[in-house]
Amino acid sequence: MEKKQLQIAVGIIRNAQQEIFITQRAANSHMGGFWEFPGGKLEVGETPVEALLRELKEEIGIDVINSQLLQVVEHEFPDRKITLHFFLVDQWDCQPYGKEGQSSRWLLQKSLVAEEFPPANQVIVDMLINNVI
Ligand SMILES: Nc1nc2c([nH]c(=O)n2[C@H]2C[C@H](O)[C@@H](COP(=O)(O)OP(=O)(O)OP(=O)(O)O)O2)c(=O)[nH]1
Ligand SMILES: [Mg+2]
Repeated sequence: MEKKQLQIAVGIIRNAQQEIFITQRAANSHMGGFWEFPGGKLEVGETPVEALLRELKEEIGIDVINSQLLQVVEHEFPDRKITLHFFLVDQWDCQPYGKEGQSSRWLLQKSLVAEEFPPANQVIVDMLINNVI
């Protein structure tokens, strides 16, 4: 069978104190239990930035004002291939919260732990920890 190919848009939401807002994936989902940058799958006809705006409204209740694409990463799992579009979000309206009941927290960028995120996030989390971005 052909592998599923998924395009994902995620937001690295960073405030002026260099803290990042992260959420925990539902236990019964793909990569359940790992911490993530909020986001999700592009719908048919959507651009990555359109999906970013929609997903961040749906999942954490914010309106993105400013974002920039940082990196695009491909990752292959046994059952699927994903392309992650990582956006830095540094301006938004409303306070982010786990709108779907998911756990969430603000964490200093340098205190992120790469192993707590899915494998496709390793490079970007390392860059954040080392202040490259
Ligand atoms: N949101 C998010 N997904 C990630 C990250 N890293 C990573 O490998 N993934 C993977 C897990 C999933 O296979 C996929 C994202 O799917 P998702 O479950 O968030 O999609 P969605 O919000 O559209 O959810 P659904 O409507 O399908 O339930 O990307 C990340 O940092 N954030
Ligand atoms: Mg999601």
